[in-house]
Amino acid sequence: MSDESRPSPAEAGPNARTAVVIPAAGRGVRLGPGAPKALRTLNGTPMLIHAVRAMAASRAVSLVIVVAPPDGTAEVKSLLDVHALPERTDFVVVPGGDTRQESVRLGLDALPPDYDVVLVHDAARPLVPVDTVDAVIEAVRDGAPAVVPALPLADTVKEVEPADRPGDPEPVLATPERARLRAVQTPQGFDRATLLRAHDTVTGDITDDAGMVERMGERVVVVPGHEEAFKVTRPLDLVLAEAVLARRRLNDGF
Ligand SMILES: Nc1ccn([C@@H]2O[C@H](COP(=O)(O)OP(=O)(O)OP(=O)(O)O)[C@@H](O)[C@H]2O)c(=O)n1
Ligand SMILES: C[C@](O)(CO)[C@H](O)COP(=O)(O)O
Repeated sequence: MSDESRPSPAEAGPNARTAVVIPAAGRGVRLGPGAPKALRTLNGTPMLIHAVRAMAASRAVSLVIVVAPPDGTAEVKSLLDVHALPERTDFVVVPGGDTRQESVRLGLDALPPDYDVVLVHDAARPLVPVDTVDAVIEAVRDGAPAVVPALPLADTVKEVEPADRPGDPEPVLATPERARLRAVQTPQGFDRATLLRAHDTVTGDITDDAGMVERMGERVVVVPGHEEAFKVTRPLDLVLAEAVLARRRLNDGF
């Protein structure tokens, strides 16, 4: 899958073409019973469509590859057909796998050769503002092989010895220095060759794509994330997402 022969995004400069892979194949177990998470609605529109629009809002993005629930590719294709999306953007839908990592890999298998910058964005982060998307793309175009948007933590974090049974007390092992910690969001941005090499060579339980690049010993940088780029994971996150959309409607004056 790797292709080292193309110019790097920094060499390609403003001509660097950007594609986004959106893993959307998760079930959303933590959200509770219902349709696959990406197909559940926020303000009447599927979460996936919000996420697709958030990516296509960037003028730099010309291709979006949606990794759909394996039993939902036809439904995702028809959602992309019926919702208004920018004409400058192409859309491809592929079926996903059993894990996020596998789903991203299946999305990358559909990446055409003429894209230099690749973003990976969770469908479960439907409200990321376009400025955050553009900041990630710009950092990759400026030469960073891997870029993650992230925020400082509001809570103090403890490292524990995980309990065997949920709810049992857990011994605290350490309190990492909070000022050095960041909560990582998406879209994460990569130069194509780096991301493909990571998915070709790194295995194991790693929860984000930048973590795979770190595992290869390569440089990953953080740019400022955004509080509206939070991940819809549990039922309370749906309430917050609806509130953010209501605030946007109010600010837009309708
Ligand atoms: N097999 C999987 C698992 C997850 N994802 C995607 O990865 C993103 C982040 O995953 P997460 O929020 O954990 O979603 P779920 O796996 O659906 O959530 P849960 O663990 O609660 O089931 C989501 O956009 C999800 O659709 C995916 O494409 N394929
Ligand atoms: C990629 C990610 O959103 C970065 O915070 C996160 O790691 C996904 O984790 P999940 O457990 O698959 O939701």
